[in-house]
Amino acid sequence: MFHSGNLDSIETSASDSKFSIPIIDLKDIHSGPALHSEIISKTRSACHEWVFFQVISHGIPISVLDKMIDGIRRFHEQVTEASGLHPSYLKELNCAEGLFILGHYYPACPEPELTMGTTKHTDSNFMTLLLQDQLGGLQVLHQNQWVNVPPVHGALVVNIGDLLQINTLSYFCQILEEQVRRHLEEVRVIIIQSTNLRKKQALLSHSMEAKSSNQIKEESNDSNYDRKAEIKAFDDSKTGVKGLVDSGVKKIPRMFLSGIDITENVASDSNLSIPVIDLQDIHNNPALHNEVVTKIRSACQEWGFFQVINHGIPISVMDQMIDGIRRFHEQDTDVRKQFYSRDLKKTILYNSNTSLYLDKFANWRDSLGCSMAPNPPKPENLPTVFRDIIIEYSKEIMALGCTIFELLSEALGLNPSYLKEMNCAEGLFIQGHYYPPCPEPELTLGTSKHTDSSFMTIVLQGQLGGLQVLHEKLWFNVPPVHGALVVNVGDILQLITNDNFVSVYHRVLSNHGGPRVSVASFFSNSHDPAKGASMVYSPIKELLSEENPAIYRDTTIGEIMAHHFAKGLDGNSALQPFRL
Ligand SMILES: O=C(O)CCC(=O)C(=O)O
Ligand SMILES: [Fe+2]
Repeated sequence: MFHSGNLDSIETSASDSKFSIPIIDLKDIHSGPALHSEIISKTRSACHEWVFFQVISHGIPISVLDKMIDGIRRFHEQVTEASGLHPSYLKELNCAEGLFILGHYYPACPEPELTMGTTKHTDSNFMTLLLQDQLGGLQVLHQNQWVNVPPVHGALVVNIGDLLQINTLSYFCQILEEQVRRHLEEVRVIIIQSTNLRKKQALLSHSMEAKSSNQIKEESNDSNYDRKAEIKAFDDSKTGVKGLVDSGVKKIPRMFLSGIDITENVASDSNLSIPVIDLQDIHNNPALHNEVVTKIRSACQEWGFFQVINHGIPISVMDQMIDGIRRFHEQDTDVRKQFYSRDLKKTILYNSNTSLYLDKFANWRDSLGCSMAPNPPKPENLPTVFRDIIIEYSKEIMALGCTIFELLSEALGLNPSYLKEMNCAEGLFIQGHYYPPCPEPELTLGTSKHTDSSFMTIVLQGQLGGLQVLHEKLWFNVPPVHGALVVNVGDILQLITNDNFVSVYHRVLSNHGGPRVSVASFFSNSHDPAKGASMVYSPIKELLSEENPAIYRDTTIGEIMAHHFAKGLDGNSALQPFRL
């Protein structure tokens, strides 16, 4: 079971020993601006070229590092029961908020060329600090070659994780891969310290929607349950929740259990619902136009959501789009599997649960995402089942998006082109969700409670319903209206409007019936790595006054999205860290 199979044939190792990850000296970093800037620029280029670097003179005494290595070694070498420690002891060892420490022990291996110490992977957190002992073995994939990370006594290895790369620093190095190989026959120890908030949350969840601590205890005490293995097997099937349903499951697998009572806090007043706004004739009739602007203003202030009808997109185009997405998810598994990936650099991405490995529970949903602007995929690369319709739908939705940004600008008292000039409609990411029929819909969710980290989202939902919006602490259904599109304010619009418009929580229930198909179009600029992620946003100056001062600091979309992913579904506003 430890045979890795093709160690030698898969990748080449770098023979140039001068080729090595940068070592950055932090000595005197606080002594003056010149040295500080020099270190910053070395760090920038290390992140850009390598994603990995080592730091020395970092202030942590070498004796502490040595003791830590020794402690981990001693822990693994004693008999666990005799130590009186629970096997999950190290997992629960949290030295600081959001810090997860993992101590690896690589026993001497009789046939190191046949297995691996740690398989090739990237880290799914923000950043990892790695303390390795003096044996070596850690390798980093750089320009298609495996480069050794030589042990430097007293040094810590720093590695940028997926979240930081994908969201904040997507202009940094596009290749982020690390491999630890077990080459040597001695014992070696690596300690990984990482700022992964999620793992801690999974262990000690205090969140509004988390399972009760008793449930968590029960789960962690159930030694037969291997959640990671369950998730991995599911992901490896590459056929998503649809694949589970096709295999005939009658009960939902444990990884989908939410622990949430979906009947709690549901609004009973069926007369109150998100506003439906008619866009008919707004370009020809100034009175109607002004009426619509007023309605949009109050919808964005009170609900953060509204539906639009008579918006100009032919119903046939909408129906065909829903159909194209359904066809994609229902086509032959072998064809579907070819698109299955978690590589967020891909412009066409099919998978189940975007953050499957981070979330507390998986959603009963598969998704297919296409980045349609500013750099759409080549038509021939689009899946044939929806190739033509997604191109047509994108054009229509982009035009409607621009019209709505004009109306939103006016609703804020600004020039109609104001938001567009802030690049709000530059990036368009279209996601086609497929919610298969669920055998136990009360035990899971189609989409967990979240806000969107876009400027604005336009959702085309099918006729099955299930979308709910949190309004005054109650969940309101968004009833399907044939021909209507649902529009919602995203986090970044809330920030630039200084909370005038609100980005509100919403979720999707799963359903016995179905499948439910929806198409979400996210307007943002962050899908252009060169410009989007680093562009600075702050509350619009024209909206500020002495009575209404800025409540947010300058920030970038990348920063907002990175926080959004890291904080998870904890019931707190995604914008909290950016408040002044
Ligand atoms: O499926 C839906 O109706 C909504 C999906 C959603 O909220 C999202 O993709 O952000
Ligand atoms: Fe959403």
